[in-house]
Amino acid sequence: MTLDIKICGLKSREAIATALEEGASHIGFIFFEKSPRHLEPAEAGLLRDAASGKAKVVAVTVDADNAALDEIVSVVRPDMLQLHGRETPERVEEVRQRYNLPVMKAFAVREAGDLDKIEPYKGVADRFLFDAKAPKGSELPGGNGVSFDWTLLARLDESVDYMLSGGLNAGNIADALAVANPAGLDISSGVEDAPGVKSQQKIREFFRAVRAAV
Ligand SMILES: O=C(O)c1ccccc1N[C@@H]1O[C@H](COP(=O)(O)O)[C@@H](O)[C@H]1O
Repeated sequence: MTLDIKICGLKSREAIATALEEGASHIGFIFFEKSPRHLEPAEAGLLRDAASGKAKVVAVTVDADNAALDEIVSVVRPDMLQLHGRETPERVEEVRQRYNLPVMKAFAVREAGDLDKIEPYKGVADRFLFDAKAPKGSELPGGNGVSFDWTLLARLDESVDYMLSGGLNAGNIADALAVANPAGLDISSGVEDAPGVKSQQKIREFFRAVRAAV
């Protein structure tokens, strides 16, 4: 089984190097000012070259307008855009066409009906990302370290290509993979010592746990 693994919210060369050494298929940069993982496009542009030819670079945005995306795409040269806000199917299509890049659309899941929301995005988004709903009071739509009930994913059609995220860590990934069948995993706070501070040790432990589970 080949499982994509995206380490998200990277901000340092050291953490990127560890993720790549361990075999990350994707690395994610966050462009959302309220996040402790936020980077300016110029900062991410300097970091992204480490991944060239090794992993796909994903730019994570939240309801970003064209001006913001224009800058991110030209400076960071991402391989994929992750839309983690309330983007409509029409907006997803517009973004795909404008930048000629694959788009991963994030959905917040708490109950079965939340998965029905992907219907109008089928054939529009290149990949789906299922994350937990943000806890009350959080200003972040993702990166909250909160899981959802993975058994809900059993109702998905097998053809749905998705990454699983939300509160994943070395301690729970075996359980997650026992009930869900994602094409990829996406993790941020589960490999951190503090919000926005990646732990090289936790990154290694996460990959070790995934390898043991698949
Ligand atoms: O990580 C953030 O700060 C963030 C901010 C805005 C949108 C998305 C964000 N992160 C995404 O959340 C999940 C990972 O969450 P977790 O910390 O592992 O629970 C992942 O999809 C990130 O891209």
